[in-house]
Amino acid sequence: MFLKELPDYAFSLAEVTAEIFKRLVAVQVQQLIMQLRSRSVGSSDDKSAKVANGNGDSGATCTNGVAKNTIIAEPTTHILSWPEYVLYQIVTPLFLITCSPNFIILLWFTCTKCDGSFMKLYNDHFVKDGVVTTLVSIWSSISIINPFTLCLIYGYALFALLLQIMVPGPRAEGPVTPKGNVPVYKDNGFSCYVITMVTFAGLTYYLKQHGMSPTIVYDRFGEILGALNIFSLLICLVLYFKGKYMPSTEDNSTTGNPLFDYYWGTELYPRIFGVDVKVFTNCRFGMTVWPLLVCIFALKSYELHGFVDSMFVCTFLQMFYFTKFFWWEAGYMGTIDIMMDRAGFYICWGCLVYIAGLYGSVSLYMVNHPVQLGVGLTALLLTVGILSTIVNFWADMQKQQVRNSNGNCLIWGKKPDIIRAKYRIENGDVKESILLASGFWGISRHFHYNAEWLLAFAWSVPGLFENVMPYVYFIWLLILLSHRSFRDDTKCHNKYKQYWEQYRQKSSGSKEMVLQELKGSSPPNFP
Ligand SMILES: NC(=O)C1=CN([C@@H]2O[C@H](COP(=O)(O)OP(=O)(O)OC[C@H]3O[C@@H](n4cnc5c(N)ncnc54)[C@H](OP(=O)(O)O)[C@@H]3O)[C@@H](O)[C@H]2O)C=CC1
Ligand SMILES: CC(C)=CCC[C@@H](C)[C@H]1CC[C@H]2C3=CC=C4C[C@@H](O)CC[C@]4(C)[C@H]3CC[C@]12C
Repeated sequence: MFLKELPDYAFSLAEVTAEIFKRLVAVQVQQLIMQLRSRSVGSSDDKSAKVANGNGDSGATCTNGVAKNTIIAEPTTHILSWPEYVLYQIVTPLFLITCSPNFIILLWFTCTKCDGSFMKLYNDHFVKDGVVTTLVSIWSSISIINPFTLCLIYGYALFALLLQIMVPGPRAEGPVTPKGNVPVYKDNGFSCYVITMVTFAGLTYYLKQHGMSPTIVYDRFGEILGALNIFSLLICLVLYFKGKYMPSTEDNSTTGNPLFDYYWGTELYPRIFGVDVKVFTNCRFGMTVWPLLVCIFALKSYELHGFVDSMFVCTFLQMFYFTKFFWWEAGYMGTIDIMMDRAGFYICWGCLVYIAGLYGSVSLYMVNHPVQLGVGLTALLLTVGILSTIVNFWADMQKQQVRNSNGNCLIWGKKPDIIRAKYRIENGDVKESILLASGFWGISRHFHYNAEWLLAFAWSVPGLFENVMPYVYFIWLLILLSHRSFRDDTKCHNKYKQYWEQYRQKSSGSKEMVLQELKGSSPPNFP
């Protein structure tokens, strides 16, 4: 089979999975369309033939001081066929909006009430009472709105908001939007993170002195998740109306389908009283609550069992990862979460609730499953985890460095191999982006995802193999990053056209041959 021929070093698992995924989806969608004889409007590649032929003779109509012969990737629109519309704009949003909040509550319930065993959840609850009755009884057993959850959630949100507004930081610019706006940020993520963790340590000390503990969050985590769910669903509703009637920038629109608009959002960069909503939900709330939970669960484990090295590995690696994230936070502003995902249910509810419930679930599980790994295994996992974080960070930084220096830097001690991709945005302006084709980005398109997976595995495997529960985050990451690889490839192809193909060829090398074997054809049209 084709797998035998893969060069064993030059592969990103994400890329291979995404390629398979893309081809299967493309073939199925095309077959469906043909069967149903639905209208299929304008393939984006056809429209872009002017630039996609790669002869260098297109782009003659370019504007804005760009040389006449320069090839410009033109923006294209893809109109969905109705099966695509039903799948992407009705079924998916409906499924995620209704199932995700229940999934998060079930994760917590399984961890804390079913000894971390999905089999137990299935046999003792689903089989006996049915799925719906189980869900109704879990939701009604938790007191969602009470003074504790209100004070905790609003108290923390206010604290995070004040830090976002008051802590100083250098000015940072995000990538130009399709409407030509350049979002401006205050790069204060690392300072806010350090202040939050130091405040948490001080608060823990104070509470302990007075016979209390922040581990009450663990004891009442079900209520907290329930309340977070309700508040976040309401916040998404407010954001839906804000984007529709009072947008902050021109990067807003509605589709006329309220379900999809609620799910996806109506605005790319909403600001409320000058506060960037996505920086708040993604970074100051979601990505900061996660380390707080990791520390609280580690403390709970210490209160119950004393020092446990499995919890130590899990906590240390996650804290190392958060520190890396906040150090690099300005780079996060150039990712698809910020550039493409609007402030709707997917990203905002996701960051407010899903991160706490799912991303925090590994540590939550470890509280009741202490394991003594021994010095050898502890050292091995710490080494693998730390190296993976370094590789992941290094790859992210290579991309940032080459763009910040306009290509005037060294990548692995050599002049970087770069492609200067010219593309036109919706308002007609021509922009240029640098695509790095050497360093980690020359090995494969998402080499850093391999490091992300290895790291997640290193902090999950201390839970050993008694249950699937400690691997739910890892499994989610396999799915998310494979899909993301596919999404990003589609996005970059549509944005950079032949420049992207040039980069794909450079980064693929001999692997193209293998991918051809998958279907014996050239890549399908991108949606
Ligand atoms: N734990 C988790 O849940 C997740 C973690 N992550 C981590 O977050 C980090 C960011 O990942 P992700 O958001 O997926 O984004 P990427 O780091 O993959 O960046 C994608 C963007 O970078 C630009 N780009 C793509 N190829 C090149 C190139 N060769 N040279 C220069 N720029 C390029 C494009 O943007 P442009 O339009 O500007 O050209 C593209 O959209 C990673 O470390 C990843 O592991 C990511 C997702 C989930
Ligand atoms: C089912 C549902 C609604 C899911 C929501 C998913 C989001 C919570 C995640 C989607 C992408 C995730 C992230 C992207 C990149 C990141 C950089 C990394 O260094 C830290 C983690 C993260 C911010 C991560 C966080 C969760 C998502 C936003």
